Amino acid sequence: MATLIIDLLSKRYEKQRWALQDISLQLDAGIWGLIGPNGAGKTTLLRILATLLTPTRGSVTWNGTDVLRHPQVLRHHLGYLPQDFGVYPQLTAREFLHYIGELKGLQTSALKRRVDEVLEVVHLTRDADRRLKSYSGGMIRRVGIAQTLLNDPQVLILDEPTVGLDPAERVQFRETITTLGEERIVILSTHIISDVEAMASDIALIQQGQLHWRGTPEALLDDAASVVWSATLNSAEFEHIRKQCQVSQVIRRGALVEARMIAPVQPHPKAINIRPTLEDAYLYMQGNTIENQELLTPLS
Ligand SMILES: Nc1ncnc2c1ncn2[C@@H]1O[C@H](COP(=O)(O)OP(=O)(O)OP(=O)(O)O)[C@@H](O)[C@H]1O
Repeated sequence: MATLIIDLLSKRYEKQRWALQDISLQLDAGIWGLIGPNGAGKTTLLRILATLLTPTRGSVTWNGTDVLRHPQVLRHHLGYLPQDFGVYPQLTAREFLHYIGELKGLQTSALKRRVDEVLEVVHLTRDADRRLKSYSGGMIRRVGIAQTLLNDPQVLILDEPTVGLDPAERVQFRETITTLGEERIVILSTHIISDVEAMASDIALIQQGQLHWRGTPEALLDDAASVVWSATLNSAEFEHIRKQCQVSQVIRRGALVEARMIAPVQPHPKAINIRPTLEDAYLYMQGNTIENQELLTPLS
């Protein structure tokens, strides 16, 4: 089975602080949700894995080959959807994919069939001959996925792929990615925790350039099992509680507030323990700062 091993990977941009520090991960087939706050280092990690950026230290190994020395070995098996993916609006989807396929050096004889196949995978066959300027944001994202698939990659790197999608497009996108993740390594960087919940088999939480937590979504939920609370409070009680603990959701009901809170102990006598969502668990884990390592699940 294909394996990507990241070992003690670090990146320092010129004269700046470390954007990534000693990240180690072993990735096998499945969907990896890469999560973390703005500026955590996710894009830096993805760009290194996409062989577009050289790390300051550390190594990346693809099936035993040192990727930093031989980037072309991984590039051959790589599909990358950058955060700022753009298209040529005057081209149709089919023309655009042909063009990208030619740039990727795919054989012209096989390319026509391959373009048809990837259009099918992303459900764009019917719209393939429309100009891209008439596509919605979600359709453009699907073209973005299609171009990553032209070379039948074993590693798929997707940076914020669902930004700007409407709910229906998001559902379709999730289905496409879930299918692709069955036999590939898919690395999906996102701020949208519901996407991780819907698709990811594993999670890596990056914070301040470090790997803060990693495990399955179920393990993340387990770690937050007893720290999420709900209470219906009046305004004064709510104002008090919001200074005491992290509030993950607020629903106003007339003069009352239904609050969802994250706290290691009961934050208010009215609060009852409830099951965490992945969003709660993520907020809890994020709240556990790197300086507070004893609270974290040990990294295996
Ligand atoms: N080219 C660069 N030169 C200098 N510093 C950079 C450069 N690119 C990123 N950084 C810094 O490195 C850190 C990590 O940035 P990065 O874009 O990898 O984070 P991110 O987790 O992808 O953030 P976001 O979720 O906002 O996209 C940030 O402090 C950022 O300002």
